[in-house]
Amino acid sequence: MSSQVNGRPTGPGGTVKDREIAAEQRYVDTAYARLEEMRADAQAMIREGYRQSLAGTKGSLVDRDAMVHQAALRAQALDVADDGLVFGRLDLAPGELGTGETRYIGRIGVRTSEHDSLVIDWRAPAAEDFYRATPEDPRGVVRRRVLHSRGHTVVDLEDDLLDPDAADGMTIVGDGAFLASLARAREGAMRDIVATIQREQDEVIRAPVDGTVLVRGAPGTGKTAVALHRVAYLLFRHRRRFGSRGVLVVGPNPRFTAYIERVLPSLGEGSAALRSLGDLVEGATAAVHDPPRLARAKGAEAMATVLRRAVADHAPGAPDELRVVFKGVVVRLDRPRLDRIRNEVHRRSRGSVNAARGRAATMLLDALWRRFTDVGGPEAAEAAEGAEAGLWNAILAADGLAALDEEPTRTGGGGGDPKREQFDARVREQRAFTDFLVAWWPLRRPLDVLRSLADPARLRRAAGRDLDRADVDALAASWAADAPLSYQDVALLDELDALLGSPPRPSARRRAAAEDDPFVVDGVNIITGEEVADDTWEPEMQELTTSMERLERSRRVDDGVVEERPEYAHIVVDEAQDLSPMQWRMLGRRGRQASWTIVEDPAQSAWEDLAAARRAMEAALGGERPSSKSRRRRGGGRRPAKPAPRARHDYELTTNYRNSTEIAAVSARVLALALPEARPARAVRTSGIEPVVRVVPERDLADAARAAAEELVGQVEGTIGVIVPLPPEESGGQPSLFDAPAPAEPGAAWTQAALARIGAGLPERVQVLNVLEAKGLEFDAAVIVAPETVAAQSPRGLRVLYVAVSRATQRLTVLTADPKWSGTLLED
Ligand SMILES: Nc1ncnc2c1ncn2[C@@H]1O[C@H](COP(=O)(O)OP(=O)(O)OP(=O)(O)O)[C@@H](O)[C@H]1O
Repeated sequence: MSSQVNGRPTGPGGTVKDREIAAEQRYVDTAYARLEEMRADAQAMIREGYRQSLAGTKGSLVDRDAMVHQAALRAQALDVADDGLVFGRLDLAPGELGTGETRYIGRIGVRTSEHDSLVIDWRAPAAEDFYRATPEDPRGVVRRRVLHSRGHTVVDLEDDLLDPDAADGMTIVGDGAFLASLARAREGAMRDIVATIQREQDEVIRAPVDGTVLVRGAPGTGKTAVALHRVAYLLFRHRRRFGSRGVLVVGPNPRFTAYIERVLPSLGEGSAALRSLGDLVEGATAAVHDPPRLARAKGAEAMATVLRRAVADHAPGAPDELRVVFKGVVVRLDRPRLDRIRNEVHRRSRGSVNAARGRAATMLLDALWRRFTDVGGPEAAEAAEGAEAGLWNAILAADGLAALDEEPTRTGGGGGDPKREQFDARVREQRAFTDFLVAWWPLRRPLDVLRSLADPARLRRAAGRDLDRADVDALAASWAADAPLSYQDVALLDELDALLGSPPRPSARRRAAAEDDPFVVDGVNIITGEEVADDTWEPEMQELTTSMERLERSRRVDDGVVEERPEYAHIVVDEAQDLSPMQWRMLGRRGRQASWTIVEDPAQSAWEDLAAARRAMEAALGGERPSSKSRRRRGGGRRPAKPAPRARHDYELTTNYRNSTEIAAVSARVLALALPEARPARAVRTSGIEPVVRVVPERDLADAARAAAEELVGQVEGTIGVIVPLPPEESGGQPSLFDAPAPAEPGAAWTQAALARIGAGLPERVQVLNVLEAKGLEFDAAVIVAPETVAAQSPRGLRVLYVAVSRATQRLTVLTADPKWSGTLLED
């Protein structure tokens, strides 16, 4: 028999619950005392590491570094556990010996000095029952207890009785603290859910480590929370594998990454890289979302082909004639010949265009030599040379000196033919040749190539039949020199980076022998663009670091993309339903050997061609090379072996922990309009507060939004989101769904200035943001402005609206200029 109590007074010592709390507090105090000792040990180890360094041998320095590093990590983990160290307790059914085991679960594992377990790390196998046991499948657990603490103090308890038959005399306390915790005020940053992870969520967190885990679920089902806890789990259980090669977490925008950035550190795992799709590429930051039509064009897989053609086109300002002089003979290559050579160099050097300058130089020399021999150059040259040499030899002989020899030839080209070698050497030395090479085959930066496509004629050449005329004009305008980079542009820069590759690296031998390098002209290597010498250059004195720094400088672009692209052992993609095929290609390059966790809700997708995105996702996850012809690995490295097909583990989360049932009902209505066949998740918390829909004249929407936010400031303690339609430059200037007249009041066009006006003077916990920025976030209260406009701004506008109405935990206010929406959102 167990006794269920809800805090009733039961005599001296307070309520039963008070006594239970006091008992747990004693245990928690013991755990904290031990934590203090462990901390002191870690600090002692750090001091010992430094002391060893005084011994001064090389070996001891290495040992010291390893020791200090380990001890510092340990100290950091112990610090994290300071808040809410112990949050769970399991009472197991008596085993054969007749006594039931008790386990305490916490943020980290704590053992006594005799190595007995005091607290089990939540990620350890022995903690799994804490999350998995249910009344239907108690897994030997009689009672599961959640401890709610503030700092070191236990303030509340909540029990689940899982096996009543085995609960002989056990006290059960609980008053819905879990549901109450879901209603807590939001502080603007996501928190970990380590104490209340639910069974279906735990299955995702502990899913098999290899292959791909694909998690689907409606808004608020904990997809983001689960993905982050999975990262902490993977780092704990497979630290060697993931700690060294790294984990990348990708979210839709920086607002979102800022929102989730505290979760992993709060779990003691600060080492994962957190990036948004707009800042995944070094040196490039997205500032805007493209309007739907542009986003569709830029994100489509066809853009890979367009960019490949763009890279193969002649560079802007490239000369269209090469003229050199050899022994008095003018040798010329015209535009058609140059175009043929350029195409041939590109054909042979896919994926490493910048590295192909050497090949370009060689092929130009070949072509020049052919031209030279075609026009009868050798005979003419020999005749001229013979006459000149004869004259000089006669003069020298008169002075008793030796006759003129052939000039010593330099290395490179020629295939052993001395005449050809002499030809190459002479031509390479000519300014006309080197200047031509640099202008004709410039070392290009991704951003330069993208901006060059602002020229519609150039873009048309690259587009072939892959883009229609209207797309070409809109794309060209979007890449004008002063236009901000968009989220889709960042993926295009990465694609271009993969196509261009890095400039060739001079080999160590070539660096050392720069003096003899035929491609070093005036102290600059014309192949790599690297400065290899100045007036005081001395090969033996050249410091390695200096040379490496120069190389680094020559590879780095000022405002473009840095050459090295990190690769990760595990990649988590949140809001994956919105990734375009080009964005998947960008991610695929970062995870060619990675395992993946993908979380998504197709019903929230703003992307139109989901099938194409799916194909691109499969290609990225399969570790396949991108399907465009840019297959060769940059820098000419060895190709990774073809990866084996990856295991796939699919999961669905079904409970909505965010919205009250009242708000969930509104979002279910929008979902029914957007995607009639989709099923909403089950909300678990009823607040008794009905959402409000107000009809307001169009020109008053901005003022009404401000007024609604002011009202909510007095009603909720935490964050408030005012969610407005896209600004004109991101919406493509689309008219309203219901053909409302153009807004007379400029504030109703949702520009940055208008947003700033709505939020001016309101407390910091009020955020005014557009619907795309609201992805993945949540607020205590949300004001949705002009749902009719949101719905009309893109072909997937209703899905975008679905995202917006599912952001609030407690209160939802909708402001519309169209009375129809009142009925649409509220009627049963
Ligand atoms: N087991 C849980 N215990 C307590 N809170 C939870 C639990 N699971 C989820 N939550 C809370 O529910 C809210 C929604 O979670 P989350 O943002 O991860 O959902 P989501 O599925 O990613 O939503 P969206 O699709 O809108 O991005 C968060 O505040 C999260 O902390």
